[in-house]
Amino acid sequence: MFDVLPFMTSILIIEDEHAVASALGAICKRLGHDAQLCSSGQRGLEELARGDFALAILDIGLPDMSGLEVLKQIRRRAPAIPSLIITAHGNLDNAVAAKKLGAAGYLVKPLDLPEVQETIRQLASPAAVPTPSVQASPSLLIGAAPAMQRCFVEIAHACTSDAPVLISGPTGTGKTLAARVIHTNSARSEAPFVTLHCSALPEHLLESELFGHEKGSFTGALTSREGHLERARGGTLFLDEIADISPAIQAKLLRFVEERTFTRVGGREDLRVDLRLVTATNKDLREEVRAGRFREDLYYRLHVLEITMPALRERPGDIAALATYFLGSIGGTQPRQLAPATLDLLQRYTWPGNVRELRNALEHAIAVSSGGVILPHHFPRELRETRDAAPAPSDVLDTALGAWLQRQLAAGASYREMHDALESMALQHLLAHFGGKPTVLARETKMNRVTLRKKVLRLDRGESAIPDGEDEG
Ligand SMILES: Nc1ncnc2c1ncn2[C@@H]1O[C@H](COP(=O)(O)OP(=O)(O)OP(=O)(O)O)[C@@H](O)[C@H]1O
Repeated sequence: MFDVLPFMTSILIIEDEHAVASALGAICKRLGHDAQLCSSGQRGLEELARGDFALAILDIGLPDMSGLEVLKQIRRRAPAIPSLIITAHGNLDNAVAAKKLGAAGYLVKPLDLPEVQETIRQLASPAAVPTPSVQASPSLLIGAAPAMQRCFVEIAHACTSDAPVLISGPTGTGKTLAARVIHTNSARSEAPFVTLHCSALPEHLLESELFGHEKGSFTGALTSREGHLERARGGTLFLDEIADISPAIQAKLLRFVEERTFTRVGGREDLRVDLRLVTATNKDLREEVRAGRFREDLYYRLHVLEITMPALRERPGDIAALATYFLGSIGGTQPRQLAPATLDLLQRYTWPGNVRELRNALEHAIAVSSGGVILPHHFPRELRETRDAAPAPSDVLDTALGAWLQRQLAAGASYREMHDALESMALQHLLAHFGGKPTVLARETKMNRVTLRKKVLRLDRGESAIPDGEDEG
């Protein structure tokens, strides 16, 4: 184990991508720190044993071992050193595992340099305290789109906290699943996870389901029944459709959130319960507060942590992975796959019922198909013929590009500037696609490595991809 020296200014950077490592090094220097660059996990751990560092920055995709394994070692050997994880694979498992292993920060490539600089500045200050480590466990929330990666980071925060969480998002986007993931990865995972759908019951029933009830019978005996609050004792109570609870129940719930006490319906005694509250809504709860339908004080108590699940149409890139996952999990033993035309159909549809609708549609397709390949006609007619169908991706790109060019022209941009800006955007997408690895990108797209390296360096510095007058080699 190492002690933290009071004036450590060295930062350990474990990253095999030279361009990313040197951009990080430049940021560290700008902030007044020395940077020690290592291109493998093993080298990084050796360097850790030699020096005193204010911060360790590490990539998950290292050539010799997973950055998560390196993080584990750093936390064991030098727990006082905060670690900042950088990854091109921003999935939920990585985010939760990093957080649970005690990472102090987690950033997804392509990196937003001002955000990187601010994060390093905060973590490398002597006040930064690494979070404690607990065991990670896997989850089944599928998604790799940027909108989902943001959720994964929010979910990871919620797993390591005990504060109330409000999960919002349209129906079928995985709010209940996210609540379950938070519970199973939290310190309360051994205690019950209890769910109550607040919109499914009339007010008087909801009140007694939530708070329990006590009744005197005609013989004078008292019958009592525990509500969901008591059944969730020690664990997590998940209240779905929270926007739909009446003002009277809102008042009672507020008292419980503030004082941890409540009375059963018909009861007189104050009861106390320790639990964590996770709530969900597919309405805009802030709007409900503005409209006077939801108490503002309760709203602030419930959304200490907030997670927003994106609609499926905002992440069409995740449809193939979700469909493959559902075909595997609901398709029985027969291996099944989507025909290219089917994937095209699924990606063009707008999915008002989100992931739930996708899952149901695949269930239908599996039931009516006989072979191993799922074809477009295996889906319900409404889905194939709907006016909801989105335009083809190429049409969307064409329209967006036309509008973008109009704005550039209005701003007086030169052809070169427009070309460079477009190339920067394309490179950022391609880099993300190839795991943030320029070498792989160069190989797969048959691009000169030196030219690409120059372009990526410029990207990292926030400049346009190609300098004036310089052409591809
Ligand atoms: N990212 C995901 N990966 C895998 N399965 C998912 C994902 N999101 C949702 N699902 C599945 O889709 C279905 C609907 O999800 P869930 O019930 O969590 O949605 P919800 O947002 O709570 O819906 P509602 O608002 O109607 O209560 C479930 O079968 C769930 O397992």
